[in-house]
Amino acid sequence: MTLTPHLAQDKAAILSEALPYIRKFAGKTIVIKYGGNAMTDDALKEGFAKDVVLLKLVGLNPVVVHGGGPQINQLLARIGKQGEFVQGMRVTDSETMDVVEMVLGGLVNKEIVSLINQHGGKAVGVTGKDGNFIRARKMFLKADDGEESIDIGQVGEIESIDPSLIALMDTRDFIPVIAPIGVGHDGSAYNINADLVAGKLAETLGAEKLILMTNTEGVLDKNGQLLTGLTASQVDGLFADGTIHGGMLPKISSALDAAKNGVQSVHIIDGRVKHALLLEILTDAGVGTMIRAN
Ligand SMILES: Nc1ncnc2c1ncn2[C@@H]1O[C@H](COP(=O)(O)OP(=O)(O)O)[C@@H](O)[C@H]1O
Ligand SMILES: CC(=O)N[C@@H](CCC(=O)OP(=O)(O)O)C(=O)O
Repeated sequence: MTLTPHLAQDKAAILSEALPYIRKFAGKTIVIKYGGNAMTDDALKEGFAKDVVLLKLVGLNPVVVHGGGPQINQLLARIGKQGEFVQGMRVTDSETMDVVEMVLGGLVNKEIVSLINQHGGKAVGVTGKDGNFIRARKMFLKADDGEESIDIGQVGEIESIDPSLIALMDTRDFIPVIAPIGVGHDGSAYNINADLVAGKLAETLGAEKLILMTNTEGVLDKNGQLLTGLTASQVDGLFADGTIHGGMLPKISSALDAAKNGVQSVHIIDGRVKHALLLEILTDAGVGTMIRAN
């Protein structure tokens, strides 16, 4: 393709815009949550894999945590089961847990690993069972009265994350690709919301950035307008009046916790935009919603 001198200069300007960001983030850990809803299109998946490889090559340490909610629903439908959610969490009986492990630990994880590797990266896929690195215990949800607890089966909350497995991969330039499955002290598997794993992992690794990629422009207000920045007190209001609901609930909770616990910048961005990751990390263009502790 031949570019006009004007277009060529525009491209060069964009490349050069990346320089201060590359210097700022060199050697820093960036946790990227790749939501199942942002994985629908083959071209987008390929763009994501290329972006991760590029970030690694210019000296950042990307750590990928993926979801796969819609992909789990598809496999459940094939065995005649319908996915059921309470407060954004999947009700997980033992048959559903088998499907969750197959889809998250198997199909989705290995697809991302192989896409990254096809583009020159060295991705390694793990679940929290590997090296027992994500310890979990059974989660109970609070009912509206704040008193009663709701049992949603084999859903886990994170007890602890051991950062040494990820650190070890980093010493040899491997890119970790993590499925959100935790392990109990008795060896049982727990289904954990991927946003919660990404947030806690970003805190544990002392990440510079947490980026949650989803299928909306970011957090939207009641009129569907993008909120480019949100603080903890604004979030409380949006929870209370129902503007934030469903899958956005764990996402925002996790984003806020990470911001409060030392992660420098936390963003919810639109994974349907090609190269959204590069735009967010390496250019001046602000995309999505930035979450601040105060
Ligand atoms: N205020 C809000 N702004 C944007 N999205 C919202 C909001 N409240 C609820 N949502 C829902 O949250 C969804 C994103 O969460 P989720 O479906 O769990 O995605 P992912 O698979 O990326 O984690 C959006 O598609 C939207 O339906
Ligand atoms: C407990 C719980 O809800 N677990 C999620 C794990 C996958 C996930 O979080 O996927 P997305 O990021 O694509 O939504 C689930 O079973 O769907």
